[in-house]
Amino acid sequence: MKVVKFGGSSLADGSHFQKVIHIIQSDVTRQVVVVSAPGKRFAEDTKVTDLLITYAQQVIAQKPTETIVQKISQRYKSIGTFFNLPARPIDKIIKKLCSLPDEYYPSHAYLMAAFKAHGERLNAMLLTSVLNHLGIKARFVDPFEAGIIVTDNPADATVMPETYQNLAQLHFKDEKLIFPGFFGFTPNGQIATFSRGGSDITGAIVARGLKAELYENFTDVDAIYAVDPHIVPHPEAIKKMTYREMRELSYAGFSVFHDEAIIPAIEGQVPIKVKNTNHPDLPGTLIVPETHFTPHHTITGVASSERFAALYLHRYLLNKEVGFTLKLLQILYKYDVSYEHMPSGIDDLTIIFDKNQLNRQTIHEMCHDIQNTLHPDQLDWIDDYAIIMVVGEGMRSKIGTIENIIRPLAENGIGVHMINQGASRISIMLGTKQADAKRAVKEIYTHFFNTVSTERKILYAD
Ligand SMILES: Nc1ncnc2c1ncn2[C@@H]1O[C@H](COP(=O)(O)OP(=O)(O)O)[C@@H](O)[C@H]1O
Ligand SMILES: N[C@@H](CC(=O)OP(=O)(O)O)C(=O)O
Repeated sequence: MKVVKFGGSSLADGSHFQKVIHIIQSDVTRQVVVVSAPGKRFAEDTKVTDLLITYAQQVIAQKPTETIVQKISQRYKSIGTFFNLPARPIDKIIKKLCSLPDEYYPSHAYLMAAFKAHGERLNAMLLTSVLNHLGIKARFVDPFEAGIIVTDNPADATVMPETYQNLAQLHFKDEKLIFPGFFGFTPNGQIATFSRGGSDITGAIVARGLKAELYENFTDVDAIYAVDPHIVPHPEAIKKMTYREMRELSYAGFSVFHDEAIIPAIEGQVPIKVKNTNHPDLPGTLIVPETHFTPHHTITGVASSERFAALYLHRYLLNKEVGFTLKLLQILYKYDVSYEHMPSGIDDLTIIFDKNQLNRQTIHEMCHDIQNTLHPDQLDWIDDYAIIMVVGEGMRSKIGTIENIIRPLAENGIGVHMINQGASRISIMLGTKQADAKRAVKEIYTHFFNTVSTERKILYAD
């Protein structure tokens, strides 16, 4: 049995729904389907999730909601019309959408989570109705019924372990199960969503819970490329990669697959295949455990992300001071802030943060606290910080990789503020100014994939 997840780009309108139905029908083992909310139909379009955020904001601000409800309804209605769906199932979806403000929510954050989640919930109901209307046996499975239990972080939940025992109880035979992605229920019964793009996570959770042989993730690109196609046009496609390569690359900017979605797949040892809904016959990219992988080249991919900021601390004899880092971490804990990386020198330390969890006031108060408690000689908050991640299982057995990464940057006048190689030795992380990040990615990619390409092309032949 396979779990198949379709992203918002694959479910944006009726004609995409038709492709999805064809994919589901073309393989009997594609029995469990996870859906996102309808995504963008064209570049300037708005995702249904974003329309729902506006709807929630207007409810919170007690502003009129007719226009936004109309806009959202229209997205679902037009898909129903495409399939000549009878009025009843569509009316049910619209009724649910309109009644969202009447439900009880313990806070505005939970209200926002529930509104956002309905993009997927209503879409899964719609797909189920369309399949039944076409004579295909399908059942909508609500995450509440399936027991997808998540932590009580309304917009950034993580799955709780009992979910897997609950999913294992789910019985199904000759029908397709249609799950909405992106959300689960807290132990108190409230809807909480994963972070944005989190339907990938639901797909992985369901694949692990139901012990799927494969988790197929359908999107709008033919494969995962060695670099974001927005940075380098027509890059090389990755045929096969490991879980940890994918985790590092999606963490650092490959938005095609959510970085947290790798974890349930690793835990359940479920291989993942990323494929294109518009070209389902192409092979896509296979993501497998390290034990099923022999690296044929040094670098698998290069990613960059500009969502970071850094705190630089300098104090002489830092290396001899017992408890410095402990006190620092206690301050971060006090402000409920996690750190991403902490490269250090003899007398200095840089702490790299994900900016999404910080606001101006927290930064100001936290830095003030650090200054007063730890008395560093120098404390600099660096807002202009980007991370470049160069990833490849093949790096471990290759000498001189760092030189090949740094040289093209030096030749093009790109300054590097930080270099960090993890203990796994499958990735090298660089810190640059945000304005340099995309250029740096392009130069590194070009160097490895074009300049050093003879080696790659020969080895890539298999
Ligand atoms: N390395 C990469 N390989 C392929 N696509 C990438 C990469 N990095 C970023 N992307 C982007 O990810 C997009 C697919 O992710 P997303 O929009 O979340 O899809 P979906 O709607 O299917 O969930 C692609 O259209 C592409 O622009
Ligand atoms: N719809 C949600 C969750 C999701 O995974 O969407 P997509 O598959 O379009 O990335 C979002 O926009 O964040």
